[in-house]
Amino acid sequence: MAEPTHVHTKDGVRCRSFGCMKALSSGEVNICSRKVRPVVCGKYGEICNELIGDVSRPAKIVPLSRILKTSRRDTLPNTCDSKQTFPDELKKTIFCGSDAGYNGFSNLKEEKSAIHHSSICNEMNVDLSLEEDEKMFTNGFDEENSMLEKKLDHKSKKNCSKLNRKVFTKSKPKSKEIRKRSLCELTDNGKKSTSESFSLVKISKCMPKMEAGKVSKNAVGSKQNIRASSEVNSEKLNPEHRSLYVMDSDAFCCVCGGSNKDEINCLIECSRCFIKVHQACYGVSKVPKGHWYCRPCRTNSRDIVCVLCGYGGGAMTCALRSRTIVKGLLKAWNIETDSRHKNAVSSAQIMEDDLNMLHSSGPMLESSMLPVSRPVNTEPLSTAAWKMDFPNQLDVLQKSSGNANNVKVHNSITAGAFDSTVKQWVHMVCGLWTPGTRCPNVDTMSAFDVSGASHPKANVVCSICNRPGGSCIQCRVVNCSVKFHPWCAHQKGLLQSEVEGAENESVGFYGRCVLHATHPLCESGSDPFDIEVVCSIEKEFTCARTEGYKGRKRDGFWHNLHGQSRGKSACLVPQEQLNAWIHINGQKSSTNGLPKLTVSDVEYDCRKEYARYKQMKGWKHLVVYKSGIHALGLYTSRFISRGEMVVEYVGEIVGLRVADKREIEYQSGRKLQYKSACYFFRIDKEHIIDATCKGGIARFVNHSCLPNCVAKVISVRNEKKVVFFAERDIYPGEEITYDYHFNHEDEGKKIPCFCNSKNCRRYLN
Ligand SMILES: C[S@@+](CC[C@H](N)C(=O)[O-])C[C@H]1O[C@@H](n2cnc3c(N)ncnc32)[C@H](O)[C@@H]1O
Repeated sequence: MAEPTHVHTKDGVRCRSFGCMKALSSGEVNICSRKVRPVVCGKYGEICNELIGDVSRPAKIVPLSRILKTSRRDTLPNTCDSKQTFPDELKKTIFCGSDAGYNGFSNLKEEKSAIHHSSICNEMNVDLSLEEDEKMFTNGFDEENSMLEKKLDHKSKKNCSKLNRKVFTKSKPKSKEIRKRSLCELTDNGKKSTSESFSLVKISKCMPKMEAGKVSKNAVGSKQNIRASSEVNSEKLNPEHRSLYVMDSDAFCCVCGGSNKDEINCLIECSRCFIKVHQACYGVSKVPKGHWYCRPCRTNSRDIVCVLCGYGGGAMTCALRSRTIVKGLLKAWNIETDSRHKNAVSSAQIMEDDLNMLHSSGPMLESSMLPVSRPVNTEPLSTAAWKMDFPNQLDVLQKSSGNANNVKVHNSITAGAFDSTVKQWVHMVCGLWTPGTRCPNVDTMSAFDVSGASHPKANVVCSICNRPGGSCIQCRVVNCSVKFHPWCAHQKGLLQSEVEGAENESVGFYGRCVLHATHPLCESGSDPFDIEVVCSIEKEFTCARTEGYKGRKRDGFWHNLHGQSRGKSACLVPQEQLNAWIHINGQKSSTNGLPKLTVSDVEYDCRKEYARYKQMKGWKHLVVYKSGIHALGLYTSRFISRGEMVVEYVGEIVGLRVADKREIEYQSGRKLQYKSACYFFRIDKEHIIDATCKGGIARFVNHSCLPNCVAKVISVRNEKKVVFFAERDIYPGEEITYDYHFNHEDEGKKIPCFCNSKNCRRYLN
């Protein structure tokens, strides 16, 4: 299992290396010290940075309903002077929301008139959104935001007067709010919270398919009401139109992950890339007759990736003011954007070639069959997966080429680096869940202003995809600073949105890290230690060094009352002693361990154990006590499940030379303890943890040829840590042991082993 190493000091003092351990799994837990919640707060759908005001304030997007309440008080004038009627901050949303006027009349009950007015409302909305999108796409993105805002202002007034005209000429107050598009509805405001995470299965079902959307009127397994509403819908639709609506009860929205459908918030499917979204989640007030296309498909956009995470696929909308964020992302990926000036022509050619290569790598849809060309999210799995791995690809290619001009990856971000007119895109999910983004029009949701999003930092690594760059959010659990891309969390079903506030007036967007999603109980615990980034488990061997025990006198050591441990659960500690430990540690039951982990859990991610250990103060039940093996040993006073992290080996981290020097000092010094035992643990080729003078309790862990623990090295914010995990269940009163894996020595001083296990190798070396 281990590859032993051997260290010699200059003056001949033997330093044996032992304890070579191999990492069991890879992956990472990204835990950072900053306690910033992934919250969104602000007014009328403006998603503000959490740094504004009170950081602990809950996430807040004031939804349309609240704005509409304001409009109830204020929106009956014949004129449409927003400045007079509404606070500046509210006017856009109020007037852009074509239902604003209707909500001034929300008390009457005629269903018929409501439906009638809904269609008026929808017509206007669709006019607005289509017109708005079209204009926006024809404009460059430099002044996109201000242009958009101006347009919105202008249109607001236009629509408002249109609206008012219609409302007043028809004089039919509406019985219910016909709103399809507010963020509020993403979470079914007023009905229930959707704080549950959406499962991976569900989310993956939302991923684009190359098959046409299913129309199954009699879908089995869905809730009755869903089926009923689907049927109502399908009945109203002509066959062609019907294909836009997703009747499949197993279909889920790409944005919220929900499968619920109702008359005013249908689940619709892009006729080209087949993504499915709720109307409310994508800002579609009215589904056009015939085919419906998502924004990238409508605008012929190819190879698009999200400016906030760098990944393609899913439901996307326009990204406004994305220059800085894109720059940050490219920087994190080591792409020199300036190099474009040097060789723009050849770069464009290379990219064109790459594009061709890319498209030829998978079956393309017949262009004649499609009204628009194919975006990234319609690509076959292999290509899409290749793109998902984009940062890595870039990395590799960057390293091999060392020049951005040779980058063999084409997407909207790299293309944007060469050509500022290239449109940039953002996942709806990233736009909603990333703090600091802003949705200028929460009704159409046609764009997100991403200029306020936290800038991608090269040193921040997503704990899920392991990639640097991209805007990450932080686990919502207090004291947990694990970071991840919202998109990656979405794929794993780790995102939540919740209706909040006394009157359900706001929506919070959150995410939980894998650990807290699977162990919600950990939420209550607080971590006194500042857990930082557990980047990855090093796949290198590690070893501790020791001179070995010289005294080897068993006299004076306490011996096992029931015989030496044979690697089983023999208790070496008298019951009274054990009781005392349990009493001191305040444990009611000595078998009160953490919930048992399955083998797959253990293998799945042992890094999360580190975070859990820290959070649960896993060291509290460990006791230093006289050992039957050597001098003092480390014992547990409670049951430890297989796979649990037991203890961390803490000490001073020193270089090889210092370690060698110290070793000589310890050997020639006066302290018998330092002479007879070595407290070095080698982390890698250059570094050693010296726990001789300063160290934690793990320094007392003795060697056994049949150990109950295994040591591993993990990296915490680029700092390597040595941690011991239980290899099997460990019972209260058992000594904690691991295999030192000393180098075997035929000659020289052999160190007898006193572990007494049945398979004892008799010597440590
Ligand atoms: C890190 S210390 C372990 C704690 C030590 N028992 C103490 O009281 O400080 C490592 C030293 O313990 C001794 N040791 C550990 N396991 C042993 C074993 N199975 N047989 C003999 N000596 C052992 C060796 O001398 C080794 O250098």
